[in-house]
Amino acid sequence: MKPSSTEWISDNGAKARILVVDDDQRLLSSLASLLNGKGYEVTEAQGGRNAYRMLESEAFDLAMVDLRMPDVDGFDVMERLASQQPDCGVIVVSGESSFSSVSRALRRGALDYIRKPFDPEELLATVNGVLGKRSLIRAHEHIRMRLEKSEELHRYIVNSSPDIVFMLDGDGHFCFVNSKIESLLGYQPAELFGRHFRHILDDRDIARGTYALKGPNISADNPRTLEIRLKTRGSRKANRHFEITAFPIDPETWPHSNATSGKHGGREARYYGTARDVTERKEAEAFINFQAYHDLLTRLPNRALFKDRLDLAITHARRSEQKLAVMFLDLDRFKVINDTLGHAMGDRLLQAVTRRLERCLRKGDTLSRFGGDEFTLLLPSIHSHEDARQISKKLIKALRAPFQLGDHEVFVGVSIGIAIYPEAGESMDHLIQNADIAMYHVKARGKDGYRFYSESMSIDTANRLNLERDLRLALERDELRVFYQPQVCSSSNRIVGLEALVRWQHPERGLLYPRDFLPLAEETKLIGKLSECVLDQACRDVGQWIRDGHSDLRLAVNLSPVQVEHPRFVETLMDQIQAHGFPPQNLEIEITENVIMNDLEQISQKLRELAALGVRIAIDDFGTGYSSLNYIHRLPIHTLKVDQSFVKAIRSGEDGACIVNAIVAMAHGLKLEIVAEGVETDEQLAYLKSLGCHQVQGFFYGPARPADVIEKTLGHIPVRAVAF
Ligand SMILES: Nc1nc2c(ncn2[C@@H]2O[C@@H]3COP(=O)(O)O[C@H]4[C@@H](O)[C@H](n5cnc6c(=O)[nH]c(N)nc65)O[C@@H]4COP(=O)(O)O[C@H]3[C@H]2O)c(=O)[nH]1
Repeated sequence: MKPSSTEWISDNGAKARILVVDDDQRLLSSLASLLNGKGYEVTEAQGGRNAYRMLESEAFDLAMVDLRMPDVDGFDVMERLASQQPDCGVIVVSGESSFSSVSRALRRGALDYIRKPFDPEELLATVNGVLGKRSLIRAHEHIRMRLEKSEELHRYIVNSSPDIVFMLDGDGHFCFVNSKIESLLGYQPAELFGRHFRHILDDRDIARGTYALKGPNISADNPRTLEIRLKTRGSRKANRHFEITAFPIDPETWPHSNATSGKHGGREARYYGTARDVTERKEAEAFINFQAYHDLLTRLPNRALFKDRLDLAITHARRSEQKLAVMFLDLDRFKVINDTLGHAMGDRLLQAVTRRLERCLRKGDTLSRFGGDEFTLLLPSIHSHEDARQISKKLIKALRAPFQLGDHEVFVGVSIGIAIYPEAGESMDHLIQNADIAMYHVKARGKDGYRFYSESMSIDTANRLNLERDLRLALERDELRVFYQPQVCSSSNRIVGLEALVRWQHPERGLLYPRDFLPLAEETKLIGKLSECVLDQACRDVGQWIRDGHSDLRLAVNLSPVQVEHPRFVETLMDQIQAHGFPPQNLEIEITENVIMNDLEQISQKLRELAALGVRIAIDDFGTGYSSLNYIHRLPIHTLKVDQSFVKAIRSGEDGACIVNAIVAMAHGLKLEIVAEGVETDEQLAYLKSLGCHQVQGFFYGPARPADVIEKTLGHIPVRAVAF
């Protein structure tokens, strides 16, 4: 093994191995003894050929070569040395002193030239000098290699760091960036040198990012750490999230700050930092966050996020004295579809419903899935009730078209309750609760529609419990009354029918109207019992009057959706009227269009059965629901009842009047009877007569009255002359 150069230097060449090549044995011996005497390890080679052999087996630090030798000359030996032992220094010791030989020897790599006969002192000084020089060169080479290795090691460490490592000058231009930036963001380090780091900041984070370096108190002990988005290069659109730690470079701890590499290495590095890719963590956090505040099926905000947004919107509305609307949406018929087609189809339906609803909304509105088939909608900053009304109509219309679920075409409707801030509540919970109450009223009136919350709908919980208890007692104590409102033939002024309208003679609160207790009866399922009571009483009263001679007298009764949807509806109704011996042909049941549309197949079947038994069927509030000609001519319907709102419009000459014209014309065309509701004035009556609508009902002929009062009016003509 070769001795290290440090050994040559420290030991002053003591262990250096010297090869002496000469054809003259005497000279060889004298040179060897001279050098041995100075502690060098000398190998003698007599002639060039011997020297070749020595070079095969040993390594030398220095060779002293004669030029002129008979077998192989000194130039060939030097050539062999250059190829086999390039580190070995060469001194020529020769009697040849021509210029050409000397220059040729030096060109072949000889470090010095000693002429024979040599002066021993001079020779030793030359050997020493050459070996020392060789030793220095080797030491230098060794250090250079170590530095290179160290540089390589550090470059490797910096470039294989999982983080981007960078240096910036005082203005924020890159002085250095490791190659990690290429794999993470697609930039070549070289293209960033000299560019401002703003160049790779996401536009949304430029202000925050540039401020970070300028912020106060940033120091090596107090580095600036911030999360920021960096742009990927070129077409790679998705930006990535990084956690950046940066601190100023202290010139005392690193005085070479201006010695950074690259084209712009002249810039003074003032900041050092790392950027760690935290995109995956951020995405995981975003997903967890999304999950916490969204419904994963529809991807809509969930109840928690909705409440949060509503809270903010209320604060804003309060400050700016604006209104806002909260809507509670409940899908009609969803349960039936879910139960019959399965949950997977139910899920698809909810997603499709969501898409349709979303298409009706503006950017600032919040639609949320509140649970099951319930949705809530926040409309911030509305101007009036009209805005909310328009949106509700749009939503209802949007869901009216059938949904295609695989091979199945299904229909859903939606019942919408609306609470307007501030009149329907000033707090988040009140608004949601009141929108829910309003929605219940829609359900109770046959679903698929909208209603605004009003105070009369609300009964606080304690009152509600009291009312429920009272209502149960009322049924037991027989406090329900049936009032009758005449349906009059306007050409003969004869009462042709009586609509039974329920009242509650409350022991403390006096006479209560259906709006005060019917919704509660629907919710608590007391409606069945209540309806039974009303029908019993009405059959008893009107049955008696029929038997007394008013044989054509028609009894019109309202039926709630809950009753009609009951599987044993037809049997229960028929049992009841038969129990009173009431003639079925004198009974007319009133149901709304929405009740029919809720389950067209089932309900039409029931209505056909009733019609076959002689019972008449009237569509109540006609014109406010589907008004679909499609079902009317397929069902056994006898009467259309024109809704009050259209009759009212006759007076004001609004569009409603045209609707009355259309309904009457349609009823005539389909040979249906028609009863106009809510007739209050001569003008309305005259107009309806002119259209050929002769059966009317309303305050013009009197409100609903107790049985004993009505009884006295029966048979009286003209009815109006009778004082109610
Ligand atoms: N402004 C005005 N109003 C008029 C006029 N003529 C009649 N009305 C009122 O309009 C309502 C007509 O009944 P409806 O549309 O079937 O609407 C009824 C009906 O849907 C329901 N209802 C009443 N009794 C019963 C019942 O026994 N069972 C069921 N299921 N529902 C009932 O409650 C609703 C409200 O009943 P009521 O408060 O009695 O209110 C009645 C009646 O008093 C008029 O000229 N002007």
